[in-house]
Amino acid sequence: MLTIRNATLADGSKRDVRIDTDAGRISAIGSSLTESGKSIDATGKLLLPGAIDAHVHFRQPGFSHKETWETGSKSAVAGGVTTVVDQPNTNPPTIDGESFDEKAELAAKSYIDYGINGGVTPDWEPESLFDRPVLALGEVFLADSTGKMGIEEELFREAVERAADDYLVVTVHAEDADLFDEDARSRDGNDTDAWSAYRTAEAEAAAVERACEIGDELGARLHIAHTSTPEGIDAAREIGATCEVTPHHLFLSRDDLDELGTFGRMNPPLRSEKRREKVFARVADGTVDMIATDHAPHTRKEKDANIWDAPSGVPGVETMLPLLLEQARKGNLSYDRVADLTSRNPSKVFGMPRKGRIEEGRMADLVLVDPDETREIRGDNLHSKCGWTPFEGWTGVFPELTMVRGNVVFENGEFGEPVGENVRA
Ligand SMILES: NC(=O)N[C@@H](CC(=O)O)C(=O)O
Ligand SMILES: [Zn+2]
Ligand SMILES: [Zn+2]
Repeated sequence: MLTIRNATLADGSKRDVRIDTDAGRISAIGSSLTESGKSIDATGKLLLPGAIDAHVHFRQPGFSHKETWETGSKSAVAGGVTTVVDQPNTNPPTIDGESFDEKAELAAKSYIDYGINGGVTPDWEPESLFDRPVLALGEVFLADSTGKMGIEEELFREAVERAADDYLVVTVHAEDADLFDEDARSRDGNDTDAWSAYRTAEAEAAAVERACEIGDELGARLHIAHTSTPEGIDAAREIGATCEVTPHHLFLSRDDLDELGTFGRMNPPLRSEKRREKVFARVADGTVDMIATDHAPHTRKEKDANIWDAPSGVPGVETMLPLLLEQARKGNLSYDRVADLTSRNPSKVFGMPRKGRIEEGRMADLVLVDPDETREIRGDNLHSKCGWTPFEGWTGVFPELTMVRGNVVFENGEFGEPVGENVRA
């Protein structure tokens, strides 16, 4: 037994939270619970449900020079993330039973819990893939991104139908390459805004609409990955699909590209400041279901190329919750909204009913922070293998302690044991 005493919860209430460390669960919540076992005095501290990041690329197998399950999950837990969902564009891509098993073996080294998604290419094998403990289908790429897994509409339809048969959510990378601005391709390689000009906002909105129509027609549950425009968000929500926004689309815009250079290239790309503000408003008012990072590390050396040759993607799993807590500290978002966006909603959408909330009986996935203690974000101090961040110099509120099913996996800069488990296995 471990009791966290007098903690402030996301709704502002002050509670004692008792953890049955053997069972890994929250066993009681109350005021002044009687003494029993160890206790932590959390007076003045904020206790949040561990964050669930529904979109990461931990790069193994195939790209362990960018990230590994060990480095990625350490980065996650140091940022208050206790569960991640890994995407299929690894090498081999996670598209059949064999490739799933290969990834599952590597993922067993994770410090935190995880789900493993299955992907779709013309060679995928749904029978063997769905025979494994897959969390969801996706991200299914409607346009090429890192890994060149873009597929045609006909195969997308087949995949959505197959997923619906197994009641699996389908996470979609929604961009329509036919609507990219080919004229922008002639822009100079040093013009860092060119990527945003090329992969247009219209290309996202149109693809979201089309994907949602197909999902609706086939009776599938669609989740739109990394929506970067207000139009994309509205199109998804209108038809009842869920959606996520990344921290970079929430906080960064085309105005930052002068400074970021190719380190600000990702898919979908950064948008205008005007669109960013509208995205922020939809996150703050609850239209957007969740924040997910699309943590997509590449080495500095790989990123240090011209805008047409640099790989797409930025890291983010360690800075998501700290950046959101800083917004809450400043009064731009409530702590309750942050908990919705990072824990409660992803647990609901991706079917993890024992995670995502501080409630009796739920898993003791918990994050303890001092809500007034801020720290400057520096790539050097983060734990991802890539060693950089698009949020260099920003301010964050970082966890003091992160617990996964009652195990202290991170405390004051030190790591515990890698206790990660597949949430579906
Ligand atoms: N978002 C990105 O720009 N890159 C992602 C792939 C993806 O999510 O599309 C990656 O794996 O590098
Ligand atoms: Zn994507
Ligand atoms: Zn992604």
